[in-house]
Amino acid sequence: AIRTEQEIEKLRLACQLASDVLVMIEPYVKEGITTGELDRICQEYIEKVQQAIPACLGYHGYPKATCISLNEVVCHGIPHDDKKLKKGDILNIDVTVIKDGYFGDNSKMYVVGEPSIRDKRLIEVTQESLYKALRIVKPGIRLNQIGKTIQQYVEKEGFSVVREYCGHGIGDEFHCDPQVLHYFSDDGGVILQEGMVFTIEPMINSGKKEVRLMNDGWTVKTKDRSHSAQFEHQIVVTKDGCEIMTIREEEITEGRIQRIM
Ligand SMILES: CCc1ccsc1-c1ccc(O)c(O)c1
Ligand SMILES: [Mn+2]
Ligand SMILES: [Mn+2]
Repeated sequence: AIRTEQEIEKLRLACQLASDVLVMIEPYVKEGITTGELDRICQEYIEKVQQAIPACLGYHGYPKATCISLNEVVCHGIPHDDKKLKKGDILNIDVTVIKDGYFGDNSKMYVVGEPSIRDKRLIEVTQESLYKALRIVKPGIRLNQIGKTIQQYVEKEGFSVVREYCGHGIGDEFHCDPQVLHYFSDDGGVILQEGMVFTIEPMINSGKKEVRLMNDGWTVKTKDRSHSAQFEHQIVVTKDGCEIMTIREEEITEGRIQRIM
């Protein structure tokens, strides 16, 4: 869908809120806290402070406000009061909020204490694969250039790209066209146009690409139990590039990407 300027303004606000949650929760991500507690802190903040709605809560029956995916969990990790963080854990927190009818969807990785060398590299490569994709987005390119860019870089670095989950169009609904694959494929020739709003959210495994769905019907783990990382941004395609609507101050300061690319 091509979004109007008015819709894009509402999407900007929802995305600002979604990124604020990821910044707010960071100081709480410490050894000993449970993922259930982290989820409650996020939900309180979204509902009470932001006066917004956590989009995941009740979505297809999902029971919590956020997804918190630890170590070998690829995505859709369900927060739990028995799941205590321990030194060396790596985790993705995925937050989607609804504000004034429009969605903001983003996620990032956190580490507890010092990660292993391999996990540190996995996280770096995952974030850089998202950044490399963001740098090529502009009207007129084939949608499948995004997946090609991510897959090429990730596999050169010795990691693998999860196939089963993709980025997605987003607006006044959580998921819509286009489907944004994180690997190279025939996309039926979709060309990016100014005003398109979608997420790019690569899930990258340290070992092999295969994943398994757990019996809870939600939790997805790597088949070989290697660790997995994910970063997600929501963007709008602009006249000559893109605007990263969920960008955080920490990323601007670090300097590898800017809000307007
Ligand atoms: C838990 C929310 C959910 C349920 C089925 S798919 C899904 C989900 C989770 C994170 C996302 O970024 C997303 O686009 C969808
Ligand atoms: Mn998300
Ligand atoms: Mn998403």
